[in-house]
Amino acid sequence: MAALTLVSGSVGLITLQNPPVNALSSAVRQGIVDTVQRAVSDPQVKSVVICGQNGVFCGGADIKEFGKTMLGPPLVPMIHTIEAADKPVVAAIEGSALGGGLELALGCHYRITHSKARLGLPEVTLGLLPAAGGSQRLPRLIGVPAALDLITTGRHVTAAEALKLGIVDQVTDQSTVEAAVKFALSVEVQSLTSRRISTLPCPCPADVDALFEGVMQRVRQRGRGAIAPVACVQAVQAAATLPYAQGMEREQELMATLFTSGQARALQYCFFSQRAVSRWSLPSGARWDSTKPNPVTKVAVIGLGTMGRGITVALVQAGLSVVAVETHEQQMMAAQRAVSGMLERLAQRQGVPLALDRVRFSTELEAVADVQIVIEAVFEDMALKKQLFKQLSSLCPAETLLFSNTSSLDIDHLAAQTDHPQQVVGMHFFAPAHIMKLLEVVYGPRSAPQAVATAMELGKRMGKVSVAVGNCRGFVGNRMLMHYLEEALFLLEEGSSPESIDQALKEFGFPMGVFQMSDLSGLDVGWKVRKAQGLVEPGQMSRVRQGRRYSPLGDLLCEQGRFGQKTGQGWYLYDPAGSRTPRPDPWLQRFLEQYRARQGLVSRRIDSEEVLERCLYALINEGFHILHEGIAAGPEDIDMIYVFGYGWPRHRGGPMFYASQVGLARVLQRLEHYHQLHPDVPHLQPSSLLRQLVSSGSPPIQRWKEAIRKPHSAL
Ligand SMILES: CC/C=C/CC(=O)SCCNC(=O)CCNC(=O)[C@H](O)C(C)(C)COP(=O)(O)OP(=O)(O)OC[C@H]1O[C@@H](n2cnc3c(N)ncnc32)[C@H](O)[C@@H]1OP(=O)(O)O
Repeated sequence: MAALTLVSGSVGLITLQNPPVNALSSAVRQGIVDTVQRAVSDPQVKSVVICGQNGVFCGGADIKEFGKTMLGPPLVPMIHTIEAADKPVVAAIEGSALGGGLELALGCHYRITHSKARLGLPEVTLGLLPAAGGSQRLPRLIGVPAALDLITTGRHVTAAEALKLGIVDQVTDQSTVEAAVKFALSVEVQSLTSRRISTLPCPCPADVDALFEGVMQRVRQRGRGAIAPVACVQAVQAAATLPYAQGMEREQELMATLFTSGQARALQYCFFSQRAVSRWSLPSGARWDSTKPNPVTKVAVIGLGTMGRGITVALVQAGLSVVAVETHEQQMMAAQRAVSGMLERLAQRQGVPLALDRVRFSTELEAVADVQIVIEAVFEDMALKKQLFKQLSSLCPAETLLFSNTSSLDIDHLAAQTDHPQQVVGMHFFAPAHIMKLLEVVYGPRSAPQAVATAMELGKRMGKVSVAVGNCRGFVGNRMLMHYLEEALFLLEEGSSPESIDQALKEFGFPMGVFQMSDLSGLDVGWKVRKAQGLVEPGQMSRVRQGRRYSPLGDLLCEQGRFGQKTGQGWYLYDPAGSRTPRPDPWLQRFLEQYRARQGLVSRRIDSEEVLERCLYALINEGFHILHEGIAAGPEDIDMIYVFGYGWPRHRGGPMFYASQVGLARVLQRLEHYHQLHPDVPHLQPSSLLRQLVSSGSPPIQRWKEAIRKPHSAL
């Protein structure tokens, strides 16, 4: 769908019409081909302007059409026709010109952009490359280094940066279409020879080979096994070294491999899942589209440890006024210095004014009396939190929402301390809270829909991916993680090492392995939780606790004061204490050998396949339990929690998507196999939902919801 109208006597104005982002669906491509042909052959038309409806130029190819039979004209010849036109074609860019949208604009002879527009080639984030000539035209227009940066990262640039780079010819604050029409009138008689980007030579720096080598090394390292960034570098290399026509052939060849890859499917699934999780619903039937969030301007944060400081920064960055409370004067002063420093650095990096005046620090709990939301971030101790919620309930007006940043404690118990339990919701941030994108919004049976809606909206304002989940021990992320950690410990007992387990997980695509991650978080954190659960028996080596297999290895390390990075020793050595580089520890190797000998365990060689299967399938199996219980509304919710909060490689789509790619029957069969070998490990016993899905023919992930109960809270 595209409409052609004649404006200013001689300008053919083509408007793309496919809300909300004018994606290049088959109908839009057909519309463009038809209208361009009509404009070119109309003697009254002397120049053409292409714009998008509703303030958006074009969000690129229609991702919803990927994987379906291709209908309508393909993008490459369509863009060639525009570039080859003998009348000037001007792109009028408002809102976004992304992916195929920017490639379309690069096929035009001129580009006029609104100052608020964003441009980019984000195909790599969908497991693809800009294969409508983008990888060949952009380097010719702006040079190889800048094109490599944009194409391999997929980052969006502002209009100002696009102008500086030479992507656009003019930026306007006024009506973009009017500016483009005026511009088109001014160039109607000018030669187009130098305006067809595909005919230009590709400007290369002298050390271009070294540049490609360096970039390739970086994208391989950063990509953790992702294939699209590598193909992007190869495509730009073709632009730099081959004539345009041959470069295009290479672009198509590389795209053919990417387009049908599992990684592209995973990344596109992530694109839609990230948007789907914002459409939450509660067991009561309340939904995102029928519940209005409360207006929020002022929020209090109580407890200014690492989490509280990060939350304060995230709130200030979202433009909110914050009352930051820490009851001890000295700790409050330290927090004030730390928060100010973080805000200063962020303001400097982002080139925005410092917003220190939006935070008020206080040692008085009473300072929270006039805020709309209180976020509690005190030490993870149930008694302390209960007491605080009781105090807040009497201090704050009835309409104040009380959110807890607990990572594992029961939200319902906290709600029960207050006179208005419907106002209580969990808001589980991930450290560092001002950087990590994930927010688990935990609702209990009594949480009001409006409280949930307000927490979800607040998360959105802070730029988070917020996922609403029911209340249970560890919520979704940590509940699944527990079994992943346990399996890693069991593998150590059976003969593996922290290094080989971490290596297997890093090769899978995690930024760090399980032991490195535990050292970073602090081994004492889990120790404290296990103590509270009555699992820790100091000095004891028994490997069965509360009727199931248990590994005391973590406890034994903690008893020696080995808490991870902060103490210089954990599963690895860190020299000096606090350094981030793990080194294998000969002491640990001896300790493990002695431990196995005392336990009568015969060490065996464990390959990376077993490491991955046991750690990942244990985690995935818990994911099926969570779905079955309705704690998470769908597999997308779990997957987004893992991608945005736990470093699960995005190109593998999240644990549940990964299970669907491996094949549910295979996951079931391996879990059965391991459970037979380890009958004392209940988390290896396949979930009934997994069995049910396999027996109903392993439907695609989009249809799992049909087999799942409505979401609810388990506690
Ligand atoms: C033949 C292969 C060729 C490939 C080349 C390509 O062009 S690949 C596609 C490259 N384009 C992109 O990656 C852009 C993706 N879109 C965005 O980044 C953003 O949507 C936006 C354009 C910046 C707009 O952001 P905003 O926050 O305003 O809105 P939403 O993200 O919530 O999107 C609104 C709805 O539109 C859907 N949508 C967005 N882009 C596309 C698209 N390219 N194709 C299909 N659908 C798209 C999005 O899913 C939202 O839909 P809902 O149903 O409301 O969730």
